[in-house]
Amino acid sequence: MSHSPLLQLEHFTFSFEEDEKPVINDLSFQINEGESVLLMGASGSGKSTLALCLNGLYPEAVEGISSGDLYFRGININEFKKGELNQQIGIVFQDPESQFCMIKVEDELAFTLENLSIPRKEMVEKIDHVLDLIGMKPYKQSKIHELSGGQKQKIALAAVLLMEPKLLILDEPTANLDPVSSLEFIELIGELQAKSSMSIVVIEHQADDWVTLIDRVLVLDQEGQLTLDGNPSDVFQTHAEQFKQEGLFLPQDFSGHQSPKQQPSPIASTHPCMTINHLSFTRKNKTILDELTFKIYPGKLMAIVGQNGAGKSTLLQLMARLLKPKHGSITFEGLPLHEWNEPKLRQRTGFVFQNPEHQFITDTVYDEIAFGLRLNNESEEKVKTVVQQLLNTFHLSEQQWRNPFSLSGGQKRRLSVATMLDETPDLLLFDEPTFGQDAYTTQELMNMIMNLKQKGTAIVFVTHDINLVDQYADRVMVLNEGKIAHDGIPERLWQDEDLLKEARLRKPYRLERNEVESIGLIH
Ligand SMILES: Nc1ncnc2c1ncn2[C@@H]1O[C@H](COP(=O)(O)OP(=O)(O)OP(=O)(O)O)[C@@H](O)[C@H]1O
Ligand SMILES: Nc1ncnc2c1ncn2[C@@H]1O[C@H](COP(=O)(O)OP(=O)(O)OP(=O)(O)O)[C@@H](O)[C@H]1O
Repeated sequence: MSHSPLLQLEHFTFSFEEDEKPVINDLSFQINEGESVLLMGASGSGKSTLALCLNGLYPEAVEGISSGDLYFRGININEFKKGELNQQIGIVFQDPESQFCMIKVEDELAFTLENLSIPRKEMVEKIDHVLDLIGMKPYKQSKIHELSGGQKQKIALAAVLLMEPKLLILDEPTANLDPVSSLEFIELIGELQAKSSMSIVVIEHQADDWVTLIDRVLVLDQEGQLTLDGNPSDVFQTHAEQFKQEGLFLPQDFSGHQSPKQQPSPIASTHPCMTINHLSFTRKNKTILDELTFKIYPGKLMAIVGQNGAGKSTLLQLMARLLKPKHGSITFEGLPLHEWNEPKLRQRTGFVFQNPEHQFITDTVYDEIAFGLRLNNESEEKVKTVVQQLLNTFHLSEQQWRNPFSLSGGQKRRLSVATMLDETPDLLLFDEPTFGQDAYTTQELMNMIMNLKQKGTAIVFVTHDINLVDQYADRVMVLNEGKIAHDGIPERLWQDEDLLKEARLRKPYRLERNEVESIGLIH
């Protein structure tokens, strides 16, 4: 790694509005050529905003206000032509969907190369190479909107890699990837960096798997100021207390203690609230779900896991009646799901989408939470009380009059969950409930969910976070090749090495760590 600066910030400050407090606050630091930097900070601390400032999209794209200076290879970024800098500094966004312009995978990648004026002949080769690199070659002709969340994330990375950037910014790049793909992704970034001397900035809440690849950790505080800057052992060991006080996940190699595990409660002690019988679903003659039969019980938490594209979101959408089964039946509280009257069903069930934006229907955070209550004809007084309570719990009070689409990734996720919690429903379905949260907000979210569980709500969540499953689930279902490959307590799944491998899962960290220790890799 050379020590010549690639990017340099001098008292850089940014705000969205003239009279608002800055989101990025007086930052002075540099990123060197070839350096790998982990950027951390609580949800809403300004990480994504900083990323967009670094590649020159902000302040212009949002008419924000900035002061101080930002240099790329010694040249002030104001001197670059529009669009010039974002070829050198590529970002893979938190929400990959926002990044696409074309319908098909191949066209999307060709579009990137056209913008770089690459001759047509070379395009095919470059596209094949990059798809191979990320294991997505079979999807070259696929339509992007028909890909699963994790598959979209990989295409977003491919498009940025084609630009061969000098700095690659990855904004929570693995949150949508299954546990094995996530590890492979990190290895891939490591290999690419070794070959190209590209610098990397990774924004990530749970950094465990990145630690070995990272030279340096930067931590932003709630005021958007740089509060820690050092090598990983300096930040995670010497300053562990301060780091934790910011509400952040300390990588488990440094934390030394294991998360307390909730005892799974026995299943089938009561009547099921939902019964799924021989459920099948196909898309364009492709079987996605094949003859699934299972039951959901009140007051229990079931996690659904499986590799990218396994059909987890599809199953959840069927259970929420957003899709119609091709074969088989779903019964909710004794009545076939399709016979339920819509308002009643929405009152008694809640569904949180994988992408929170798919859920937003009003112009303010306040109205978004109030929407369900108003639909139930609650008085404005009651609406106000409940909304204020939820705003407080989810740390969204400051943002209550903002447009939901302008929130940070983590704030959007919290809002999408809050809108489902205005009452105590019988069944809650979550697609990645804790996606994009820091340690503190993850804990708060899970406390809310466990509270509802205690009151008897049946909880079903889809997740790639194995540690979350280990810690909270009474039961875990593995979807693999359209079938239920496991349905039982998490502990039993962790013992099934063959299935873990086949379904691209990993063991929770506490077990992986024990194994590494027992063969003497950690001292
Ligand atoms: N377009 C916008 N207008 C006004 N405020 C905004 C806008 N975009 C983001 N913000 C606010 O700026 C702050 C920083 O947001 P940012 O997305 O940078 O946070 P983050 O650290 O990436 O958070 P997370 O971990 O939740 O993704 C948040 O409080 C957010 O609500
Ligand atoms: N609208 C659609 N049209 C056609 N195929 C689709 C559509 N949506 C998803 N698929 C395909 O259905 C399969 C299952 O997708 P689903 O989103 O349910 O997977 P998943 O297990 O939730 O994946 P991930 O973990 O990546 O989010 C995938 O192969 C995907 O490509």
